[in-house]
Amino acid sequence: LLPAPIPPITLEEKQTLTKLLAARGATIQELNTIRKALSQLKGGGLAQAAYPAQVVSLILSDVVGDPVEVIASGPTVASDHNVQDCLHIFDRYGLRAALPCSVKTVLAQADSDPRGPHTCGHVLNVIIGSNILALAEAQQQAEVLGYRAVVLSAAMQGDVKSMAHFYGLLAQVAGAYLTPPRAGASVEDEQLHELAAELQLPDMQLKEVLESIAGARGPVCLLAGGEPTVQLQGTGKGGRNQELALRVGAELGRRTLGPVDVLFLSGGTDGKDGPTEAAGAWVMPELVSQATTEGLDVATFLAHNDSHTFFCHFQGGAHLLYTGLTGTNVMDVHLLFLQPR
Ligand SMILES: Nc1ncnc2c1ncn2[C@@H]1O[C@H](COP(=O)(O)OP(=O)(O)OP(=O)(O)O)[C@@H](O)[C@H]1O
Ligand SMILES: O=C(O)[C@H](O)CO
Repeated sequence: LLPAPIPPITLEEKQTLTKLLAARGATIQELNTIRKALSQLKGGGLAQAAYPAQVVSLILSDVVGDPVEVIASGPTVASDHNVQDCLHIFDRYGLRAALPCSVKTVLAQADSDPRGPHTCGHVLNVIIGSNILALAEAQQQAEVLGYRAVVLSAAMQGDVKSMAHFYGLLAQVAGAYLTPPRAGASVEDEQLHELAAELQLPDMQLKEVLESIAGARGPVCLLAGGEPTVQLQGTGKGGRNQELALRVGAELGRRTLGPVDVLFLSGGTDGKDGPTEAAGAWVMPELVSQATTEGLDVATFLAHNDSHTFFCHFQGGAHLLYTGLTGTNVMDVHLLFLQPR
């Protein structure tokens, strides 16, 4: 929404490069390192343009960890990246050879820019909205509805396949904690901790969370938030949240969940998941078997990144979450509901 490519880079060139990086699974940190290097306003450029006026920047964070220099590519935050960082990113995603001459020109100039990075001493950056706030509000609503609600993390990130595997495992382990007698730590417990480490989930106290729900007799809601990455292979229609939900549905169908009803929902807080009108979707363990009776093969839809098409067909679209555009964007919210039978 704030494009100002450094001439001679055109907006189309910048858009093409960004789309190529996103489709190849670049993280938002990598994407915005590139955007900053190619922009007059990002990476502190907007604050520079306002100098010497005092600047107060009110920020809605849609990046894990709320790093102000990455959010919207930090228009009011001095950039701490250099040309080498950009070249490494282009090499990592095989794009160096395809760079337009205009991008090479701008990067070469940046290296020798006598001005150095923008100064932002005249700026106050304030985060006024974040995933943590959204999860806290959702937790409060869940408690009002009678759930034991526990927030796991606002830092869910990594590949969507690994994240779906984590939630499938979490449902199995949490379900076992809800339906005693528990015979101590299980193999799944260890797998869960290994996967949490693999997803680099810094603020998740899994052991404490699981023990806190062990005594629950009623329904439980585990909340988490963040943003998985999807490496697009197919040409289907979908979004991070719908793909995560469909993959979790497949995982739940493969697991022994015991006498517990399970439901998983993933939704984008901006109300729009990928290029679709849905905000996300919700699934239950029976999804794959029910889809099969409708002649829908989940694995095929996933192979084509076609989660939206799947959910449009499955049970007449009843599992799609529509909220309309919310006017904010603090990443995605993941809800795992468990109800002992
Ligand atoms: N067919 C698809 N299946 C799964 N994920 C997809 C598909 N098409 C796009 N995506 C993912 O959707 C994301 C882009 O959608 P969206 O605009 O909702 O993201 P966003 O992070 O909310 O963007 P912004 O924060 O700029 O609004 C990308 O991460 C992309 O990998
Ligand atoms: O706009 C962007 O750069 C992403 O949404 C991260 O803030």
